[in-house]
Amino acid sequence: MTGKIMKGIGGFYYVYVEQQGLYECRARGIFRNKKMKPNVGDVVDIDVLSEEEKTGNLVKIHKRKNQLIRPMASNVDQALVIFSIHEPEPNFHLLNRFLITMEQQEIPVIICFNKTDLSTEQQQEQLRKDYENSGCIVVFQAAAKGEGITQVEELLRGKTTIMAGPSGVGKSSTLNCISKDRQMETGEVSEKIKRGKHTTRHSELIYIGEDTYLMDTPGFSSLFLENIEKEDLKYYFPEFTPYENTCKFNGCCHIHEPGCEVKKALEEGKISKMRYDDYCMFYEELAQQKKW
Ligand SMILES: Nc1nc2c(ncn2[C@@H]2O[C@H](COP(=O)(O)OP(=O)(O)OP(=O)(O)O)[C@@H](O)[C@H]2O)c(=O)[nH]1
Ligand SMILES: [Zn+2]
Repeated sequence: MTGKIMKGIGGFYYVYVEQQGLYECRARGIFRNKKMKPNVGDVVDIDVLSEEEKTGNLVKIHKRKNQLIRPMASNVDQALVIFSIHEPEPNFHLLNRFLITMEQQEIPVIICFNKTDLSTEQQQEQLRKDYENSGCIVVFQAAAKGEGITQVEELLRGKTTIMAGPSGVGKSSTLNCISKDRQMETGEVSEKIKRGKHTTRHSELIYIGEDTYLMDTPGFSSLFLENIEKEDLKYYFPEFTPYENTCKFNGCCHIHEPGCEVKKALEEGKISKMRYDDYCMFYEELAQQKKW
């Protein structure tokens, strides 16, 4: 049978097989010899040992589409990052850092601004404008009221998505909305839907529906930029791309150079000042890193 590794704890891997359920599996010695460590998100073949006890052995790991380091996961199609518009106020530095780390790993991002009920139309318009050319899909919702959830569900369908976001923004509320209709059918899997409130959470996939999985990722507070040369930072801001080859100087970093088209676009309001300011801040941060 073929399934997906939902979580790994203490040498056991929990493999979900659609229509069949969750199997507790051990990895056979061959993986250890090959130095291949099974990952959450891996598509695997299992041999069932006992159908009553739902136990089995991992016998094969299918070729990975990708392998994320932060968080540790395989075959991730996209990221859903949730921020609330209010309570707590969005930390844009954190969001912009997150977008860079995802861009580095070539993971498309959906930005979901939650708690629209606490915000005005203008605030939403500003957020939409700030991120319209960031390369991300931007959606708005009020999870507590179930508003805007269907668009999120549609974006998740058929994909494996990692979910991230600071504390208190509404991740659990979103998850509850999304999985509400399905708790009946998925039976034991619905048990897994309850998010742990413990500090040491393991990365774990949740089955949402056919071919649709969501990973609730622990840890978000510190997003240290690494493995980026300051000269390359501009490539992580897709809104700069249209101007990339039009600046006066080759290799323009869009900060102090004269004849910079990015700065011109900024002045004309075509690039978000908030995003640009963070670009400058991160650039300086990377420049300082190099000196140590
Ligand atoms: N006004 C309003 N409140 C919301 C909305 N969604 C969630 N909340 C509230 O925000 C608080 C935090 O929501 P959670 O879903 O627990 O947030 P979380 O991101 O899972 O938080 P952590 O578990 O700390 O990571 C709760 O009191 C929710 O009721 C919303 O759309 N509008
Ligand atoms: Zn420039």
